[in-house]
Amino acid sequence: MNLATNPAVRTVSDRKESFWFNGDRFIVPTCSNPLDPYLAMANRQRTAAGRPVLVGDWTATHFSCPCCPEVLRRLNPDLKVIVMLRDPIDRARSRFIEQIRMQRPLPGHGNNTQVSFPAYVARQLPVIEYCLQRAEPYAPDTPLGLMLRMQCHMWDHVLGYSVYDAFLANYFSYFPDKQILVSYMEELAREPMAVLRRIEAHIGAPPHEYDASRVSTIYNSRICYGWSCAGPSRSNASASGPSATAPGSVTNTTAADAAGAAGTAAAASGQASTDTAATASAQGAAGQGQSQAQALAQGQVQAQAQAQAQAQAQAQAQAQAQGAPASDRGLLVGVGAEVEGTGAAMDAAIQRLRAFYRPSMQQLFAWADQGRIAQVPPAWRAAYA
Ligand SMILES: Nc1ncnc2c1ncn2[C@@H]1O[C@H](COP(=O)(O)OS(=O)(=O)O)[C@@H](OP(=O)(O)O)[C@H]1O
Repeated sequence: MNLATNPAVRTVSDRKESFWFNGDRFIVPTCSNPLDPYLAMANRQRTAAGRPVLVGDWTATHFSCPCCPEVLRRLNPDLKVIVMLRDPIDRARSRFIEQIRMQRPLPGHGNNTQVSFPAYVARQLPVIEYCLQRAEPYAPDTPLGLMLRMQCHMWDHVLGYSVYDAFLANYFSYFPDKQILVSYMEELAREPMAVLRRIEAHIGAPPHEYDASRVSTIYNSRICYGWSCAGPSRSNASASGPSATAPGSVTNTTAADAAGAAGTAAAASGQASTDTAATASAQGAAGQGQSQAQALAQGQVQAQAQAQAQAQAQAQAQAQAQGAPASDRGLLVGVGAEVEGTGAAMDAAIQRLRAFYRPSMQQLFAWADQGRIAQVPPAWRAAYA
């Protein structure tokens, strides 16, 4: 969302995500909302800007939405798509913790949030695998085969949304490769400016002098969800423990700053009335080089939980003092090490997930080798070899 501070770029709605096509609750998306109001929103942004601007939409939910690329192509066949991917296990863990902290229902668990990540994996993975087994007779490279695979993955937004190749293949079937920029959160964490420059070049926006402190700020982290508190990015966080964000340095931002949040992919497009942009993303970022899962497996869970609890308390107190709305005061429910997962159970869950994601990751590696997408972070090759 730093991109939205570029005067040449605007978001289609006044919020970060429009949720126009598939909503933010996990119904089966049909993309059936009428397009005219969406186009009208885009035109309002252009009129308000009073100059030619690129209008974009930012969300993690378009990527795993099977009907989205079709409707987006109808909106604008020249659309520029940006996909931001993260190590699939780190993404799944981030999502899992987010759901628990925000007390949102987990797939297959009703309202039960008393579940650890390893227990979640043990219960859900077989269900997805069974679904995939049933879909096997349909060749995966046919539209029906791909649709069935996506169906198996999309109902579990914790684990299934990390099966990137299925959702990316769907976008590839609606847009030429050159209109899809695949980027990696590991890179964003390490060199946010370089990633922003690549995105600007992709969408055709002039380079902008971004506010350096915003560029290196992480919003919506597991330390504090919502937009009222944020911490330094992994690229300049002080090494104050295994938690990438130093607890002492959590800062508050105003609601207006929400538009500057990074961490979700964005896309923007050209300028005609049907040019409205859309986005696909996979949530989150990983630490540099070593995945969080590995770090946890090395026994750092306890310290991390402590650091997070400290940061959470501080951030929430600050947000409350500033009168931020309750929904914006950061995470709501603390998550202990037992929920995050530890020890042998966690190791086993990670191993299972590595095996589960391997074929999908291998497909990404092949696309990277063919030059269809940017080279993947080297750590991925080692983890999913
Ligand atoms: N700039 C930057 N660098 C590194 N990491 C970042 C950055 N911005 C967001 N994040 C991490 O991304 C996770 C939240 O992703 P999203 O904002 O896309 O979430 S959401 O889909 O909009 O809910 C969340 O991950 P976890 O903290 O692991 O849960 C954020 O910490």
